[in-house]
Amino acid sequence: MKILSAAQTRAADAFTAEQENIPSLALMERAASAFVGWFENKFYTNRVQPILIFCGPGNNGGDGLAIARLLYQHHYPVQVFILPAAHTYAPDFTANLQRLPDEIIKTYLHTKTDCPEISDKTIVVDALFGTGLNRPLTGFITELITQINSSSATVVAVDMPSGLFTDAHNKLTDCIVQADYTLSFELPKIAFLLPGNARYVGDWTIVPIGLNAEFISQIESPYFFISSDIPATILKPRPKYSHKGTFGHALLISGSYGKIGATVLSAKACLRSGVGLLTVHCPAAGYTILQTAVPEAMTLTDKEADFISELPDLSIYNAIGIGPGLGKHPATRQMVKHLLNTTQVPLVIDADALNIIAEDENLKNALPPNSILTPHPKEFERLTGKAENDYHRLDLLKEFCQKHSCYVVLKGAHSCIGTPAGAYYFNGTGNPGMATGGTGDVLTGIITALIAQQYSALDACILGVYLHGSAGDIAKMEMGEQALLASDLIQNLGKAFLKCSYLTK
Ligand SMILES: NC(=O)C1=CN([C@@H]2O[C@H](COP(=O)(O)OP(=O)(O)OC[C@H]3O[C@@H](n4cnc5c(N)ncnc54)[C@H](OP(=O)(O)O)[C@@H]3O)[C@@H](O)[C@H]2O)[C@H](O)CC1
Ligand SMILES: [K+]
Repeated sequence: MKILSAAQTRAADAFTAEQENIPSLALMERAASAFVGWFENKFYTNRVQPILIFCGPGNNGGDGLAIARLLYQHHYPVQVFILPAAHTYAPDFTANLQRLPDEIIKTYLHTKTDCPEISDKTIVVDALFGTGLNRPLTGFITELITQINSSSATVVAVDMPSGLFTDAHNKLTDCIVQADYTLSFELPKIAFLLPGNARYVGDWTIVPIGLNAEFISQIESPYFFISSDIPATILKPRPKYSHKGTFGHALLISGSYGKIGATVLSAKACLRSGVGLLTVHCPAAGYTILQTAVPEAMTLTDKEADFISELPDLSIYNAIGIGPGLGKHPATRQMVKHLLNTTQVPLVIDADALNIIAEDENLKNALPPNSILTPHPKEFERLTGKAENDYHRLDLLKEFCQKHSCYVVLKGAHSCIGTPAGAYYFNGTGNPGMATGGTGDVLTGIITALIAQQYSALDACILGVYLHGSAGDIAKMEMGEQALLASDLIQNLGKAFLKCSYLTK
């Protein structure tokens, strides 16, 4: 799914209205009824809590007025509060104001004294500003928003939490509605996918309003959201007359004393992701553990008992994953250096292998083209330096991928894949239960297996993060978030593949 900027959303909006002969007022009605459909589902028994709908002067406010009318028709107790317009109200706002039933109490807010009491039993619908916000909020509006934020009311934002820019950085001092829920139209917004905005956006949902699909498909955007649509086109069926050689031979270089568990997790995930053959190169101390815990993998041991100091013959492998549980022993550093200086085979690089590379600019420059790096934010910071904010981090991601011709999977709630071509793919699966040790090792195993099976680097990253998160979501359905372990992801990888393959049909 493509992610559009605010300006592109406006263009899609205008194109749909013009080309499909749908008046913008009808589009607003669609948006409002989509909102109300979702709202009724969420708060369906509740016709008692007062619903305070705050409307700004633009089309977001127009949505708010249409929502007020529809909720009133569904017998919800709504009240409307309207901001003064600096210049004029948007035409569709005015049209919806005229259509507002007289029975709905409406109040114009000129000063703070006009603002209502917001009790904790209230539902606030924030329709002050949406994608048309063009500067930080100031003056009286900030007092109103502060009052909303300091109340215990349930806050539902229409399209965007007011004050939050769709696709640009907000300062920490900016006044922004802190929504519990954001119901947004047609496509996710970049702002929803950045960790710093989680407290404003809350739990967000997208509802389609029928913007022109052809137009959207032709707009150029570097931003994509990975929902089931993209992975379903990537996943390849296993041909009938195939054998283990068809699905590649992966090598996993992993482990040090006390961290052989990471190797076990990564190896199991690799095997559960369809690789034909897997060889693990680990410290000698890992031999019995691996042969017992993962009998399907072949094990090569290092001459050192507790860390890896040497490389096996690499010539027979078509994918190499390195990093889980590796440690940073000086001999291990030398091994990583030797690997980067001798192979041109793209690598899947995680954990301490990333930390070793981060400490030496020459190693970064020696990354084989099309390698895949899978850092968490702290590891990413070691590679690129500190980001000033979430948008700056995206710039650093792009620069790094372009400079080193590599793919970076920046792990997080919405893991973001950066590409050498400057695109960003944000993952839509996964849950906070996955924020636990070992889940990164599992991802390395999955992506290494996909590379071994000849998926391109980008496809392996997309499919890998999607399946990884999907396995986590399936595990969550059975056991919730707190008890979830990295091993549970491996247990559920089969179901995640199945779910994805059903979508390809
Ligand atoms: N395609 C869709 O998704 C649809 C979206 N709809 C809804 O429309 C809004 C976008 O509407 P728009 O009118 O473009 O913008 P807003 O309502 O968000 O805000 C514009 C008005 O706000 C003023 N403004 C902007 N920034 C500030 C500020 N910091 N302080 C005060 N006022 C501000 C601006 O006035 P100017 O002073 O800049 O002239 C405008 O008056 C979208 O989010 C959806 O909710 C449609 O309903 C259907 C299709
Ligand atoms: K809003």
